[in-house]
Amino acid sequence: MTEYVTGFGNHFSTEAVPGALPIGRNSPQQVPFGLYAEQLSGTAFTAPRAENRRSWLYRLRPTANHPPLKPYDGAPLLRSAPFDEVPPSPNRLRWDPLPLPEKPTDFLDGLTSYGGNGQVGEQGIGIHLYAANRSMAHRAFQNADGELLIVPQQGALRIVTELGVLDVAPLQIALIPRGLRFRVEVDGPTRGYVCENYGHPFRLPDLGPIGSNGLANPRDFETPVAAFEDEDVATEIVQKFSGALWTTMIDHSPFDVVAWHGNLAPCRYDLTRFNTINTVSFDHPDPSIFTVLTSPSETPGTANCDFVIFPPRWMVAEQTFRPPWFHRNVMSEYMGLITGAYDAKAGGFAPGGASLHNRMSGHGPDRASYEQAIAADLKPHKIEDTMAFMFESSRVIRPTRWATETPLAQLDYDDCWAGFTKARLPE
Ligand SMILES: O=C(O)Cc1cc(O)ccc1O
Ligand SMILES: [Fe+2]
Repeated sequence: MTEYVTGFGNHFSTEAVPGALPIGRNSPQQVPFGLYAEQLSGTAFTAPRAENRRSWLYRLRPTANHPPLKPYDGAPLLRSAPFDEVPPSPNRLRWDPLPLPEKPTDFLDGLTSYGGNGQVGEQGIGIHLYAANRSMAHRAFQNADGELLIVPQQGALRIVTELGVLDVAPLQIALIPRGLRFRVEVDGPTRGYVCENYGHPFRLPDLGPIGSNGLANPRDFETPVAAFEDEDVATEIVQKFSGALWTTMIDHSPFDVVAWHGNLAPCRYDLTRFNTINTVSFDHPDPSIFTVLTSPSETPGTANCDFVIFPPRWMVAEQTFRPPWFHRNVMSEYMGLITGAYDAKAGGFAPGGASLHNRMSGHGPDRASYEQAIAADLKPHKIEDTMAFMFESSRVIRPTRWATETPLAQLDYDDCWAGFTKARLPE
């Protein structure tokens, strides 16, 4: 069983062997037990203190100890910005769930990119699904291009990282800092979504007038304590760097960090702990009230990416059209469904499926959901057994060629908004 320490972005100290963590300095002339001190930074050294993220790792061998990297030819459907294989589409897109692999496939090779935006490694996001049926064994992944937000949809993951081990099941998420090495172990067919964040690291949103509590509370984020492998076995390291994958071999486990301290660390969060806030009077508030984490852009209030969820919740608004309204959004919206049904879509949006409503494309409730909502008896009603989510980005999300051409794409998606009867004005 993994042990965790709690809090978002806290300064943690943890050692798997007593006495391994230097006290009072980061880099003593002689580190306890001859361990190697190594700093991993997630922000510029000079980033403002409130944003500064880095950790100190004390390990059996330095990371620098590896031969040259060579191009890696796995993960055939993984793509990166600028996502220019096909022209960006103003069309509303929706996909059936990604099938689970038939051949043995691990998390890394099973990554399938749906699209993204920005500039790889600098700003914007990549959006991927993973579908895997076997564990990464004697290999690890390191991504220089961005932080990874992993959203399991089917099957639990055990994510072994340099800083400790995370167990993450559907309805939980994991955040893996940029550059941290990890391997993913699965227990059977497994699927989920990944937001690769090229921009500023995800953080908790400001709460404004909500006050000092609510939405995702910091103490519900869990970071694993130090855990290491002392194994002298050949291990492949696959690195993503500026959109390409590279590989090299080392003769030991890279998960050899015996102790660490700092505030750059992987964590997990249980989405069922989200303190959902909503109207108790009328109208349907903007979905920003459901923001779990935000990656800010340079423009205040305009996210590089918001991670937003649609959890079970009471609907009590009076004299109100309760589902999401019709809208055109300057931000672009990629949605996925972890479980259950989504209140704006009566059909066609299945767990493991996805939709993309790009900047200024008209969307909202499908006709069946609309008809039902305008006829509904507005007594308090609980939306239960559901969890949809959205990666909402200030930049247009450009689909990959695969996403455009896959038979999973629903060619009839537009039809869900066809046939609305015309409003009748007084004679
Ligand atoms: O389009 C969607 O389904 C996501 C969404 C939900 C909502 O409640 C309000 C706006 C919005 O974009
Ligand atoms: Fe929307």
